[in-house]
Amino acid sequence: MMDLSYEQSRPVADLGNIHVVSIPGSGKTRVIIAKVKVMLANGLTGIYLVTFTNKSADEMKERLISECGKSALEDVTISTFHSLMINHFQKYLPSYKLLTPEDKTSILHDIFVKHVKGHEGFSQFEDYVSSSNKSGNELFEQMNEEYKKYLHGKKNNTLDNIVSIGVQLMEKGELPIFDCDYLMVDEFQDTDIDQIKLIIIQGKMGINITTVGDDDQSIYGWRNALGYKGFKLLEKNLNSRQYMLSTNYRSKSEILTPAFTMIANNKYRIEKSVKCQKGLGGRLVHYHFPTRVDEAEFIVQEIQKESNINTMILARTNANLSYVETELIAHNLSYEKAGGAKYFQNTPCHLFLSTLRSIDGNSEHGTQRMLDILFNGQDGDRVEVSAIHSKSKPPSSLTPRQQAAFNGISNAYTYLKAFQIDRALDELSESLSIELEFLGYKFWERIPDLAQCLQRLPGNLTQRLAVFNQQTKEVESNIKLMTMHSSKGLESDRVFITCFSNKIIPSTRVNKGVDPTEHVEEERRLAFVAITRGKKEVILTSCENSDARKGWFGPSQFIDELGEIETHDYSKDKRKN
Ligand SMILES: Nc1ncnc2c1ncn2[C@@H]1O[C@H](COP(=O)(O)OP(=O)(O)OP(=O)(O)O)[C@@H](O)[C@H]1O
Repeated sequence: MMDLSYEQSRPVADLGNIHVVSIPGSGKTRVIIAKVKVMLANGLTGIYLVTFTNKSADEMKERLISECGKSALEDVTISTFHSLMINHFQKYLPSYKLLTPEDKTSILHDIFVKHVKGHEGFSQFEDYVSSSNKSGNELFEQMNEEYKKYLHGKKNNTLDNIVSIGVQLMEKGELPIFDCDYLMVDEFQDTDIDQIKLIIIQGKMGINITTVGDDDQSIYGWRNALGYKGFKLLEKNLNSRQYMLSTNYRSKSEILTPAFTMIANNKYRIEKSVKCQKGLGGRLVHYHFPTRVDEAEFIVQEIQKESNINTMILARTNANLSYVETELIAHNLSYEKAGGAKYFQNTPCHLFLSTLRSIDGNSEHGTQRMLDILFNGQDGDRVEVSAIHSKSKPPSSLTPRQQAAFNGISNAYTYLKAFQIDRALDELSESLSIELEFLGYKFWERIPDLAQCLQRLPGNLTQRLAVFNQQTKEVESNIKLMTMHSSKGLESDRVFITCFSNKIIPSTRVNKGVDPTEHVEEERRLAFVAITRGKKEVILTSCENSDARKGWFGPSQFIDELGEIETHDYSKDKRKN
């Protein structure tokens, strides 16, 4: 049996309806697994354990198998609300018409083809499907609207809202409640109104309910997670005993104390007492720089000083990580990127690199492909690679803009052959990005960043391109980059949080219909989640200015809310001038 503290052992031993409120790093998973183990040892069966993602369901299964053996899975079903409900429909209402994920993809593809100007066939639709950050983007919003209209028109139900339909049918008595005796819900703060209603119905009909969660870690408001409100709703509707897990086993108190000082600014939260098991000896520090480039350079220098420490680098959005990514690549340091493509992994950057590879390797294929895309190569008036090589005049069939691009590419070729790499990269980058922007490609603006990154690398073109070959492989590394959202549930000895700046966190983008105070509270919880990932060291970096569109940055307002912490202000440092 795993070691459990007294505090952890109480909810484990209580087999009634219970509601566990926890703090970060308090061993929630350990408690859940230990509880299931005790239940199985007492001969109890029919246990459903709900998690929020398939990934966490798999992790839970692994933990359970290692603690209780494979046979445990005969009595314990571990899955998401969504899959539970799909199975339930298949069992009790098999003829109910629901759209499958394949149906949805095909409908979306049709909408995409109809609405995207100058799109590049299925490859860009795949970009749409795989993009993890769709909300707020005009095209995605438009597609969503069209999709909703489609569903409404057809009166179809989709697998997306199966939980909501299931709840409605259960309420009307047209669908039985779940076939289990015990329902356990992990990450309860992430439940939305339908999922909470579902839990309440099961509870009222006699199923034993255990919920575990931390309202301070509710960061999915944009996916309708109710967080604190959900805790209150459950309390009102279900008679359950509440337990607190208030000992943190992860972080040093120099990290934990400021994090809780900051989160105490939230009005809508459950008050908690906090004990720090790891005691003193850690560090939470803030560095303020003139620009984002300085921030990135500092982070990479720190990593180079002590490269064997497990490190997470977090930011509010994937785009905020771009400077650090570029800097890591420029120093040939490999890193993992969780929950999103690497900064240069997109069609425009691939096209740029494959053109360079083709010129470097004296093959025509990559260059010809690029020319076909840029100049719309139909067999008849195709711009051939040989025309670029021989510095001929641009074909008269091209528009003036295309002719300028043709000349730029041709110059780039000449410079490369003369080993003037920097000039070649500038020429090619300009031509390609202008044309790809015109053709409506997403991420065209990353090409100049890629060119700059290549300019900073040492060696000849072959050696520089080899760095990118390495970077696009899936490598294992102790440096992990991800958004603050993706860091939930993880921990690391050292955590950098970059772009901890005003206007970035709290983000200036408030979702439609969200109250501004609630928005700041959610952003504060996000900062809280990110900071509490650190075991020994948390390093926050911010900058004074860099983005002309967004104007002045300065440190995030949350820095002051952390109380007295070590701060280094290099924002007036003139070394960059
Ligand atoms: N009783 C205990 N004694 C020693 N270490 C413990 C104990 N309980 C948990 N831990 C350790 O504390 C760390 C945090 O545990 P865990 O990740 O399960 O916390 P959590 O509550 O899920 O955190 P979070 O909500 O922040 O993701 C882990 O490294 C875990 O092994």
